[in-house]
Amino acid sequence: MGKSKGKKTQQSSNKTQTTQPPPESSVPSTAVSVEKDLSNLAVSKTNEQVRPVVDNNPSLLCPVCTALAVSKCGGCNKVGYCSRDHQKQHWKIHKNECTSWKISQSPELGRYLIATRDIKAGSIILQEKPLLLTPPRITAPVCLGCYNEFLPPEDQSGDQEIKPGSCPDGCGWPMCNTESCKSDRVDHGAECKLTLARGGVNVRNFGQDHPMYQSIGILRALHLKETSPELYKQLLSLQSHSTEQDKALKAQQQEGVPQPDLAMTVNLICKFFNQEKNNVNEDLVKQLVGIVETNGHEIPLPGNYGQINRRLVGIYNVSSLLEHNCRPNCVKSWGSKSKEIVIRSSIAIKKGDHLSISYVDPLWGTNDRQNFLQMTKFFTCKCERCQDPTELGCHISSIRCQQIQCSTKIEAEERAGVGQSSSTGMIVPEDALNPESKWKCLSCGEVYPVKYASSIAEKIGREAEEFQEKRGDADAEEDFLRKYSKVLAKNHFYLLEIKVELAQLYGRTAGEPLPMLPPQKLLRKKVLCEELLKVFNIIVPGFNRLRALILYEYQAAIATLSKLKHSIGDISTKAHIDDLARCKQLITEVVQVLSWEPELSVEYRRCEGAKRELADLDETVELLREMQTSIAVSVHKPETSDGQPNNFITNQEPETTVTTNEFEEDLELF
Ligand SMILES: C[S@@+](CC[C@H](N)C(=O)[O-])C[C@H]1O[C@@H](n2cnc3c(N)ncnc32)[C@H](O)[C@@H]1O
Repeated sequence: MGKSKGKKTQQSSNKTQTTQPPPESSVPSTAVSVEKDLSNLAVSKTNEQVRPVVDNNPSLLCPVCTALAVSKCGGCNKVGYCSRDHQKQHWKIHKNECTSWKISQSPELGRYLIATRDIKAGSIILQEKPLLLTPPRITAPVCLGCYNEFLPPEDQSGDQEIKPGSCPDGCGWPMCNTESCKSDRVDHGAECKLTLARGGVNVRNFGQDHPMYQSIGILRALHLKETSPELYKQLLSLQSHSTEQDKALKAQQQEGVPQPDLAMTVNLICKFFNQEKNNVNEDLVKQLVGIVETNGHEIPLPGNYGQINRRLVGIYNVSSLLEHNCRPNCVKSWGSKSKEIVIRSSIAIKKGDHLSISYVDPLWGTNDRQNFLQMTKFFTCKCERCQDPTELGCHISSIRCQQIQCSTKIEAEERAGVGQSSSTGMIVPEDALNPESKWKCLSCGEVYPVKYASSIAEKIGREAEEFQEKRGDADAEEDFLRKYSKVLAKNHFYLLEIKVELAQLYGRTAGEPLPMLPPQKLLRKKVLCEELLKVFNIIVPGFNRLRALILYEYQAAIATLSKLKHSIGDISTKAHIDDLARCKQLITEVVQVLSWEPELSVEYRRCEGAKRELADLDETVELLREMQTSIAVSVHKPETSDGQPNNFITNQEPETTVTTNEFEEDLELF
């Protein structure tokens, strides 16, 4: 339950890859029984850099001489050798295939991935094509080519609206009229064939959830059985939680909670699409539904304006085995066309560490994360963050104690400029993993019933909901922060959400672009970014989209402030250059991380902009350096040409070296 200083615990040696093969491990594997080696899954061979490819059939015959192997590659544990010499000889080939992970299993987690060697932050760990792509089970009608949603006719106005046409093969599923959707119908082929076989469908009622779409994922899975039995086998091997799902649905139905009707999906597949004749039964349909729900990754598909407005779910063979952690060490992204998933390390990972992603928004509080994981993935997360009532000292769910002595202490800390992540006067659950647990003030020890905490969260939640229409209005957002930071912890999830928005709002509106932003607002932008980055360093450490977006705003605030100070002679050219050099460093990370985002997305465009800014920064720094040199030359010129001492000191730079601030040190992650 101890607090963790994120940056410290995540630092590990960034050893560069050696030219020597990893040490051998003996055969048969002596790994402990709970870490059963299941590393025989296939991953597509990749084209970007040197990628690991999983050996489909780990052989215990030496690949050099086919003699019986006596040891295995210690890097991936997948290839066996007769001797160290033959291992060295084979390394030229094997180094391109040696994965940095293996599959293990435990009763609590099921299968999961574990690092077989130290991995540097930002490395590609695996990359693979989807087994299956499908729109979500519950969706309004979408084009089955590009997954754009069709608006109802009354809402279709401009050219940009997607107008439904129909599949050229005549199956009746609506598709966009665009050439690309009509000509590229690879994904749609599955349901098209099975729909034509039963005489077509007629999908209308655009703009509202349509039951027919419940069948798409399952029809595509069944099609896979015919076209790629090996891939179908891999799909069926994934966890389905179908029993838990059945139980949960029944319980929720009894409570009157409306549920997407699983019986309807079964009926559609077995009767409407007549799959009974192919031995498809209720159990198989439920299993397939469970597999998609448990293992599906939502793939971001940017629309015409860069916003993510289409929903597509991808199921992958090995990436589906990544476990969840509320403080993950990996991030995912996608190739634009093939929908290949790319898993990268967000921080340096040590050999033996579990590889994890977050199945939920990491900025949610513990209760919301746990509820979501329970309801959709059927497990209780027991990660370090979830077990810690303070959420690693960030207080994402904590509320403020209203006892006078606590309020006084909090206000004193605020006046002293400390306390963003302070535990003073924070009320937290006594047992973070028990939703019924009492809450307690960490300063005065006052105990509160759970209802007290939940009613505050519910009330502010309702107000946050109503506040939606004021989003984008910086003054209103500041009012919201002021009002609720009297009740909630400074990093409470309701406030974090607003801070993330505000940090990106200041200086980015048509009325007040960055160069015209008043200094006070510039400073506010900078402080907001610092507060956010400190929290991210702990709960979502390392390279990730969220940090990159805020870093982008942070460096913009630093650069603009520095320029302003330099222009009024408040800082020296040297200090200005130092600031800009720091900005260059930050923006380089932004470019690296945002280049992983899908083309056309807002993030990708930002990355393109950031690249241009990087080039501009280079030029500015170059110019400033030239200026500095010419000043230095004239200042240090010992004498004038007539032999008199040079007193031309008016151009001399002030001696000050005011750079940004100490927070910079905290930003160093790796
Ligand atoms: C996408 S699957 C991951 C692969 C799965 N473990 C398997 O054996 O197929 C998601 C499921 O893995 C399990 N799981 C993932 N992360 C977990 C965690 N942190 N704690 C407990 N169970 C977890 C849960 O059963 C969850 O529904």
